[in-house]
Amino acid sequence: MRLTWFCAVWCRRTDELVDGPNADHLSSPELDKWEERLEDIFNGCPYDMLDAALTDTVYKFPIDIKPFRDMIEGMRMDKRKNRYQNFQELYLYCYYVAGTVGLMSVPVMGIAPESSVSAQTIYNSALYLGIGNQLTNILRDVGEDAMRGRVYLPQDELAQFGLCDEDVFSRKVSDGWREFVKVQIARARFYFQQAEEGASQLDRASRWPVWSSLLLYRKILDAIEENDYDNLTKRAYVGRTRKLLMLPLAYSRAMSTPNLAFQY
Ligand SMILES: Nc1ncnc2c1ncn2[C@@H]1O[C@H](COP(=O)(O)OP(=O)(O)OP(=O)(O)O)[C@@H](O)[C@H]1O
Ligand SMILES: CC(C)=CCC/C(C)=C/CC/C(C)=C/CC/C(C)=C/COP(=O)(O)OP(=O)(O)O
Ligand SMILES: [Mn+2]
Repeated sequence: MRLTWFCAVWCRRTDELVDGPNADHLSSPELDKWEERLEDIFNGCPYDMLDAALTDTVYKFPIDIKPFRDMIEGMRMDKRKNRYQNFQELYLYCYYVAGTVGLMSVPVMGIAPESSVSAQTIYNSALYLGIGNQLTNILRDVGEDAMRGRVYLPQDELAQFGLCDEDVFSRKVSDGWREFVKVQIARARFYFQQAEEGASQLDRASRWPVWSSLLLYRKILDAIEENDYDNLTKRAYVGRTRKLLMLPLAYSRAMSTPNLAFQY
């Protein structure tokens, strides 16, 4: 797992370009420079120690540069776009900024030799874990993102529940808001459920951390429900004790002999 850490560090540094203290001053030439630095990493000419660690990982595992490029495209999208007309647009954003993390991780985590499921199916599961995480992250951070004038919720679905941006900014938790959030939570859970199928196809050593992250992050959705769907004034949070209590369950899910050939 240490080796996926170097991918995660690169992702965190990339995320910080848009999320971090200097985000407002970030220009597209800087993102272009970050992409050139990425190419240097893959060409064996890293810029600094952290880049060198990723170069080492890239040379050890069959990692493709495309998910990394796509994450940078996600940062460009996040800079120019702060509204999403429908789920199709939001899905593309989630793919760019989080689905890519899953795709980067699989070659390093490895697929169980005994798995008889196609690699494509496993990569799709990895992508769906990223999508589920990002959809959860968006639902957890609705209030925080609104403070920055950003609404990562499908506008057409808000309208179906009689809602609009003003309801988000006014932080009014109406019955319509609760029904809207229930639909969003159900969809996020759908993607986590898709990810479960692939989590047990990974190398044995990778399954527990992935199952832990899957179960723990999905718990944030339960926390939003426990807050009576008030993610406008409250930040859903999974406490340390609950996270710790999930670890043995994650272990048992990871070690249970998976059905390595999906029943179609
Ligand atoms: N429950 C969780 N399970 C797995 N990963 C998590 C979880 N919560 C956060 N993370 C990961 O940790 C990193 C930081 O997340 P975040 O800023 O939400 O921290 P937090 O601990 O959840 O919340 P807080 O800022 O209130 O401490 C992110 O990469 C996120 O994916
Ligand atoms: C399931 C299979 C086969 C493999 C696992 C594939 C993996 C490891 C997927 C990981 C996906 C992942 C953790 C994506 C990160 C998504 C995410 C929401 C990060 C959020 O980071 P924060 O910094 O908390 O978000 P903010 O930017 O909102 O602060
Ligand atoms: Mn962030």
